[in-house]
Amino acid sequence: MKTFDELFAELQERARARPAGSSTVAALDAGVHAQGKKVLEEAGEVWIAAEHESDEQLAEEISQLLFRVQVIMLERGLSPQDVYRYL
Ligand SMILES: N=c1c2ncn([C@@H]3O[C@H](COP(=O)(O)OP(=O)(O)OP(=O)(O)O)[C@@H](O)[C@H]3O)c2ncn1[C@@H]1O[C@H](COP(=O)(O)O)[C@@H](O)[C@H]1O
Repeated sequence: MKTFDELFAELQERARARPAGSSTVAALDAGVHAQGKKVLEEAGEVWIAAEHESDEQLAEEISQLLFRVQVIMLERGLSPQDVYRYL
């Protein structure tokens, strides 16, 4: 279990250390354009899950969307605080 902030700190560390086999490193290397498409894909899967799938499946899709959003944040150098100021 981890919070949004804890996941972000973990992804920052992956970006710094670049361990082999990291999904974060692969996503960062794919670039903003590719991650933008993943955000749209995961958002669509959240929508479908919200209408047709179980709570557990919906929660998993939302977690994947949050991961992709965090990768975009990392690519652009945004911190969670940059986002929270608009909440
Ligand atoms: N929460 C996630 C997470 N959500 C989604 N994904 C990635 O997204 C993939 C699932 O997306 P898709 O359904 O689109 O599957 P896919 O099309 O097969 O994926 P791709 O081929 O496009 O990568 C997974 O296989 C992961 O690569 C994630 N990868 C990592 N995390 C967490 O991020 C942290 C760092 O992970 P690593 O960088 O892998 O160490 C850890 O806490 C992980 O649990």
